[in-house]
Amino acid sequence: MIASYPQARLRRTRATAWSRALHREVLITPADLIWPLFVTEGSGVEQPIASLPGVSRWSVDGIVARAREAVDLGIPCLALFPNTQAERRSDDGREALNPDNLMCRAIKAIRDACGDAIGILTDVALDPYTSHGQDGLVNTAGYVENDATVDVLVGQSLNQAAAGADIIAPSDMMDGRVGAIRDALERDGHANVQIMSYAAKYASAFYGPFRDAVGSRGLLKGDKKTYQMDPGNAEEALREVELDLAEGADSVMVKPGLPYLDIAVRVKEAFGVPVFAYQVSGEYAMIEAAVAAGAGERDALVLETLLAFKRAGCSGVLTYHAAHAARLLGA
Ligand SMILES: NCC(=O)CCC(=O)O
Ligand SMILES: [Mg+2]
Repeated sequence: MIASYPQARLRRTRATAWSRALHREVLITPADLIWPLFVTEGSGVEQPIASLPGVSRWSVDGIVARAREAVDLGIPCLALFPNTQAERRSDDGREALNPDNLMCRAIKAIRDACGDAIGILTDVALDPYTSHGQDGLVNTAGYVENDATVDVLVGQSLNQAAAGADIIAPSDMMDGRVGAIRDALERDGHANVQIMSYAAKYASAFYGPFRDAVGSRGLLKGDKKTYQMDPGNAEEALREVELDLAEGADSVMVKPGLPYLDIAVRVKEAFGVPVFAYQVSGEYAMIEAAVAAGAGERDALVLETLLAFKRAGCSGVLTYHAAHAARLLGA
């Protein structure tokens, strides 16, 4: 028998703060956060990103300072993205393979400064390196070629792993890249380098500020709909996840975050593997715009959205609010 009113009063356990704390089903902690950071050339450089208020690109020394800050805040992992100089961008994105590129220098500098106190996740896709802003190699018809792109992504992954990356995170949505990268990592002596695949990445309108941050917004011709997923599809996301797991992904990501929370829930329920969500740049910008308009209070909005990811079953969240949230949670 399930009691009903008046025996059952669900408001009873909500009546006091201690009781609400006692009955809370999930928690968000700094250990649930991955902090995405944008790297730029130079030294002592901080470049604020207008469409991402409160977020800057940092030169490598500044990235190291952010890494130390993250360690102090209890944030376990950083995600790095390069703002590649225009003259180093090309049709084939070959700068991604340069062992001395901005990413590799940032990885090594963080490792030198912080040792194993923090994880370094590196994004694998060619959009920060191509002159056309697409994630892969474009043929004469303008189509992003799958298998030729995978070959380059394997080289990019090995380059990042050699520099010291802990988690390779392919965000390109080419078919078969997880298996190809896993094989190459095993052969190259990187058995313990993880793969977090952007398994269900949607062709979303929420990525605009990120493209400003890595400098690809003005370059991108067309869209990414031939490789990123259609926002109407959920069953297909489960197939994407199934394939990436079969190919050796250690964890999977759903991206964007809040608009695709149903996908995170379904992936978690179907596979029971570590699922991460990326609260993307447009989501961050929406919160900041709401705060600027007086429509909401930043701290409460940030913590509520992050808690929602945990409630949905996510192991963690990539969020540009990571440091701010960790400060709130540590207080
Ligand atoms: N591969 C990483 C992203 O595309 C991030 C998108 C965003 O933050 O909008
Ligand atoms: Mg896939």
